[in-house]
Amino acid sequence: MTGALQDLGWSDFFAEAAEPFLQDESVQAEPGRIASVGRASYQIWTAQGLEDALLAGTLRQEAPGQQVPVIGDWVIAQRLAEAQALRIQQVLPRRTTFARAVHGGTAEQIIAANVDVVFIVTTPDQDFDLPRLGRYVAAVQVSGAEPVVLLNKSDLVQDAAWYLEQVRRLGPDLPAHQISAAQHGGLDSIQPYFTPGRTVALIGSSGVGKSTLTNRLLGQEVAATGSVRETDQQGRHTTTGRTLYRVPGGGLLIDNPGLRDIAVWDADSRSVNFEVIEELATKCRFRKCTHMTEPGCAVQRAVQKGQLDAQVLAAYHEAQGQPVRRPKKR
Ligand SMILES: Nc1nc2c(ncn2[C@@H]2O[C@H](COP(=O)(O)OP(=O)(O)OP(=O)(O)O)[C@@H](O)[C@H]2O)c(=O)[nH]1
Ligand SMILES: [Zn+2]
Repeated sequence: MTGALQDLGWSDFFAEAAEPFLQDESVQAEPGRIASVGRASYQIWTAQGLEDALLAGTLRQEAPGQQVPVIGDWVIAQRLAEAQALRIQQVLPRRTTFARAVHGGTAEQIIAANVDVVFIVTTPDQDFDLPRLGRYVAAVQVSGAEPVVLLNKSDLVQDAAWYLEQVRRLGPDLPAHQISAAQHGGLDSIQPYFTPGRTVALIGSSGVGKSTLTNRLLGQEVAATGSVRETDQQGRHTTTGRTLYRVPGGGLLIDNPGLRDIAVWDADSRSVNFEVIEELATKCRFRKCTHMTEPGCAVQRAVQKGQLDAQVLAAYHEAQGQPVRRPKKR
């Protein structure tokens, strides 16, 4: 396939998967990569550039073996002769998937696909939380991508090196870099991650500087003005933001609203544990049990048996606005 596609991340892996769909030459089908996901329309990068695309009816419902495309996906699209658009027919197998648990952990929602490297962005202030960083690193590893920690706003402190040392305690081989997106500091240290065809995604809490970094890497202000107004078939306005960017000099960058705010899903994953508490609570003696000191409390029993972490229960009480009874040390 063409070099243009390779620069977008195309490889033998996708070429092989695409072959059966590209054989019939009477159908004008070609590969493309999802750059933005709107309510009614998509944008895809093809060998021709960035183009509008629609979803084939068969893809609109999630059925077994039929996947709805997400940011970063490679798809097979058919060029419609009359319409000025491509129709997405098929989602190709994913090399990596970034998913979050939904419905209390009973299902997963794929947010991004085919990401190679994830920059976990944090700052040397109240955002800096080593256990949480550890969870993010683990989540990235599960996705199949390579985690890299970026300490942004390093201009704010004298001892940025101390923070990097802490991060390295999470794993001696975990790459960590100090940067200052606002002041263009340390950007050379992350440039090597952007090679042709390689896809980097950004995650981190709100305010750590992901938009600022995106703008720096792209050499233009895209993140603030990244959304475009569109009209769907019903004449409603939908906002779609392109979130898979080509980085000048090579590589691709994903800065996607669903992916970027990992702090939100981190909170969700705790509500998964709360669901366990609610499940246990159905076996408490009293229907209005607060799981503090009541006799016959199934939740307290689970803690005593070591089936439920006392810290999780404490967090639950905190979330309920109840006085927190921190677990006693024995
Ligand atoms: N001192 C300092 N401030 C920075 C740096 N990078 C970003 N900021 C500032 O931090 C604030 C938040 O930056 P954003 O880029 O909007 O952060 P974000 O992660 O995109 O935030 P959300 O859009 O809420 O997810 C802005 O006021 C930036 O100017 C930096 O390297 N140093
Ligand atoms: Zn109880």
